[in-house]
Amino acid sequence: MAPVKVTKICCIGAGYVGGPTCAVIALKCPHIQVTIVDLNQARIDAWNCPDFKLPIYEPGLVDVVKQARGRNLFFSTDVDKGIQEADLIFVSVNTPTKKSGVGAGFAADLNYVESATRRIAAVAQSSKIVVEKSTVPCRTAESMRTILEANSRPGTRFDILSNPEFLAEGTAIADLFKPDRVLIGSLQTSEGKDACQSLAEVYANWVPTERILTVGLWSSELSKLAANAMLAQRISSINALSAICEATGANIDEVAHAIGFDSRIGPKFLRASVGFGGSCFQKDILNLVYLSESLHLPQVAAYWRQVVEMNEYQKHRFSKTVVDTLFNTITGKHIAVLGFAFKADTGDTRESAAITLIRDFLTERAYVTIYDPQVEESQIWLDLAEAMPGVPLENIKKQVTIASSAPEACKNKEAIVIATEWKEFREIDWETVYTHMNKPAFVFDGRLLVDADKLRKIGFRVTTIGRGERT
Ligand SMILES: NC(=O)c1ccc[n+]([C@@H]2O[C@H](COP(=O)([O-])OP(=O)(O)OC[C@H]3O[C@@H](n4cnc5c(N)ncnc54)[C@H](O)[C@@H]3O)[C@@H](O)[C@H]2O)c1
Ligand SMILES: O=c1ccn([C@@H]2O[C@H](COP(=O)(O)OP(=O)(O)O[C@H]3O[C@H](CO)[C@@H](O)[C@H](O)[C@H]3O)[C@@H](O)[C@H]2O)c(=O)[nH]1
Repeated sequence: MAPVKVTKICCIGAGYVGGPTCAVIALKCPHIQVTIVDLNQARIDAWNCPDFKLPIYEPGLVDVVKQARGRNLFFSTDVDKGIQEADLIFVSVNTPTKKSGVGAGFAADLNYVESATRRIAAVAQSSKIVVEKSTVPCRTAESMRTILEANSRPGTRFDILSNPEFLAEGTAIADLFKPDRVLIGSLQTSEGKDACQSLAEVYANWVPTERILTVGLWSSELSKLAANAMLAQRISSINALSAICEATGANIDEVAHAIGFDSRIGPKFLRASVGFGGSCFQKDILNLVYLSESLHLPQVAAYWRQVVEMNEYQKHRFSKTVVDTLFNTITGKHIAVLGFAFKADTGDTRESAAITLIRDFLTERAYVTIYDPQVEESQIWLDLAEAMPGVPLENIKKQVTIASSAPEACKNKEAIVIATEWKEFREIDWETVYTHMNKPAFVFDGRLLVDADKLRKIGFRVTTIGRGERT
């Protein structure tokens, strides 16, 4: 049998991964029809929105959708039709951390992957290549295969591939246009290798072949968890060092610069911060911890768990610095928090460090004003309500205000906390902001974003993560 030439792709899940990934495939492969399906009608309506108010904010995404939508890119809630028409199906559904049952708090909730797989098994009338795009525990493809094979019709077959996604939010389109690598895992049978080649040919329309890596299924699944664990570990390492810098007078920027010059370490991903956030790092490390424990490897589990614990420590350490610096109490004080998204250039707030900081401030009975250029007001209320279970939203709203610009957020406040590294915060007119603040006026830079010396000259008292000096 020769590899199938893919002409119709269906992607199940129109989220942060399915949407941008398959929109780029449609753009780069005009000869392939790409249909992205989702059960969430509101999300699909937003993807189909005539004025391109898409459900996610991602630089460059609107341009891609503008070029391909209606040509060979379609968004629909008709999941069954999408499955039936396609010869290759991406499963790109969410895999959050389990909230209850066995493995709660650690293991991935595979309910959505299983439902999507069962739907494929129930409605497919011809052979399909099924691609695991979601991040999943090692050997999930085996469960998918068991479900699919138990339900296949005579004369049809399912081949399962693992093709984890490595895009980062905020740079998704650039990452998809020029990926460091595309990883495809398959069974090492001739059918598995053929399926792998079919998918590799799709990517080869724009990705150089030497960047398309083909490996075994389990290696592919584990490589995704491993990549995220090692990236997050770098951040926890630099954040752990930032605590030493603050205690000794060393400067974390200088330390990162110095160690990053070692070509074995490299300069990227060494930016100390108020803690990593996002939907992936914590979830995927906890997943690895769970996997290690299930495999009776407690020392390995403890090693990776510490990366998450260090991140929690960093967030609370920063909140405590704010309280300590504001004369050991923030009760009744007014604090502006600039940034709510988990990083710049995204409207995504999942696991954002800002949420932890604000919860800490509210628990200390401070008043908080939040400004973020991309996060919807309704999302902020949802996140705060979820972060403070048992506290009615009306009570949270008595302590929290949402502002429509950074200068407005900072007016008449005692302190400014920079929680997300939005470029516009660097360009704030700090002189004017200073004149409208209560004195002494404090800035806490959790993102190494502002020029602390310049702000001090204006009159601010500045505390920067990973720097010993304060005034
Ligand atoms: N967000 C990222 O930057 C990123 C990057 C790489 C990998 N990942 C992984 O990709 C996967 C998806 O992440 P995401 O951020 O896109 O999630 P998301 O929550 O934004 O999107 C998932 C979508 O799947 C839909 N869905 C769930 N079950 C369905 C079903 N049975 N049929 C049809 N639609 C269904 C949901 O309605 C939702 O819109 C996760 O496993 C995640 O770990 C995410
Ligand atoms: O030097 C750094 C780099 C990042 N961060 C923080 O780390 C978090 C994650 O950032 P980033 O990795 O850029 O964004 P994600 O969209 O979460 O992307 C990660 O998670 C995705 C989902 O699995 C993977 O596909 C990507 O490769 C991986 O980078 C954010 O809060 C950043 O602010 C730092 O604090 N310091």
